[in-house]
Amino acid sequence: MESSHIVIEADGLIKNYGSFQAVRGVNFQVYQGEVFGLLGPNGAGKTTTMEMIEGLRKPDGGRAIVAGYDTQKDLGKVKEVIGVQLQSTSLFELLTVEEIMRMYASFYPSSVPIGPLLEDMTLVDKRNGRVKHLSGGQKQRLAIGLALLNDPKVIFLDEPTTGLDPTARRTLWEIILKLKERGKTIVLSTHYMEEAHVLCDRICLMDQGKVVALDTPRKLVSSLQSDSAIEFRLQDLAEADQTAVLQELRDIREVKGIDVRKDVFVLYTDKLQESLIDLAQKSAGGRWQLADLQTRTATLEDVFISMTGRSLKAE
Ligand SMILES: Nc1ncnc2c1ncn2[C@@H]1O[C@H](COP(=O)(O)OP(=O)(O)OP(=O)(O)O)[C@@H](O)[C@H]1O
Repeated sequence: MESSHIVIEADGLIKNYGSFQAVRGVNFQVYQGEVFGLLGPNGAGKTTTMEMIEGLRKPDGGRAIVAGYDTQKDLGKVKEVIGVQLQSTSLFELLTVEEIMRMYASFYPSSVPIGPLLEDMTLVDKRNGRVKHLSGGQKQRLAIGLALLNDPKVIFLDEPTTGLDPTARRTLWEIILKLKERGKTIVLSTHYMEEAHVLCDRICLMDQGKVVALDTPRKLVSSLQSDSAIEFRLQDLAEADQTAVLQELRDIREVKGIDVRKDVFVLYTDKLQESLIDLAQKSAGGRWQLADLQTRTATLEDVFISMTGRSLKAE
């Protein structure tokens, strides 16, 4: 990718909260027109990283460049080209959708027409409804609409679908993909791997303030060198027996890796059939009670576990 296509550069970003370092030297580049995902568990440092890029938080080290401007030195210029989705909880509840749009539009020297924006956000029929009567998904769409009023080149969405039901989540996904079609660059944080997989051109996996991997979803998953996972529990397995069982599992044909979380075992394999047959034969001896057996293709969650030893999901 040529440097002229780089819209955001995070260059060694560091943020300390007292003696705690929340962001520990984050580097990445975001290209024009892509949906760039920051994916990581709660507390990984996604929000802090985004806020440093948006100029809302001052880095303790490193710098962020947006559209060629340093967010510390040229914040005014940066603000002209970015749109930031505010948390919907901070919206004025008593205003109507149209009133809040007009109010936010008045903050900018120029803004896009409100009618088409309401259509894009599928909020036309809520135009005269008060914000406090909107559903969670509608509030999120309004928050995104407000971030688009100044026709920004770069849009920041911080966990836009957290807490939404599956239908509302999918409606938001469609809106985000339409924005991408129109050439917007989107930086999105999420802790939903499925969301990252569906929406993002590239994903920056973050954990404990650091970037642990950055690539397209497909390449991240193929970095596991196994395309399938066999997941199961072993019932009534004494902790002392786990080491012996692990040794036996390692001997299963074509198994490339094993993860264990509590009593859940995951075997990674390229040859599902061979591995399954061996697993079934071993369990036929009766010493193990296989439960909840399922097979699936490897996911970003598996990538995260193999890189960090921990799950993306809250424990
Ligand atoms: N103002 C603050 N003061 C002290 N610690 C903070 C502050 N803001 C965030 N932190 C801590 O910094 C770490 C990173 O937080 P951050 O919100 O950036 O993570 P995140 O990946 O966005 O997580 P989440 O998904 O929960 O929002 C967390 O451990 C958090 O508790």
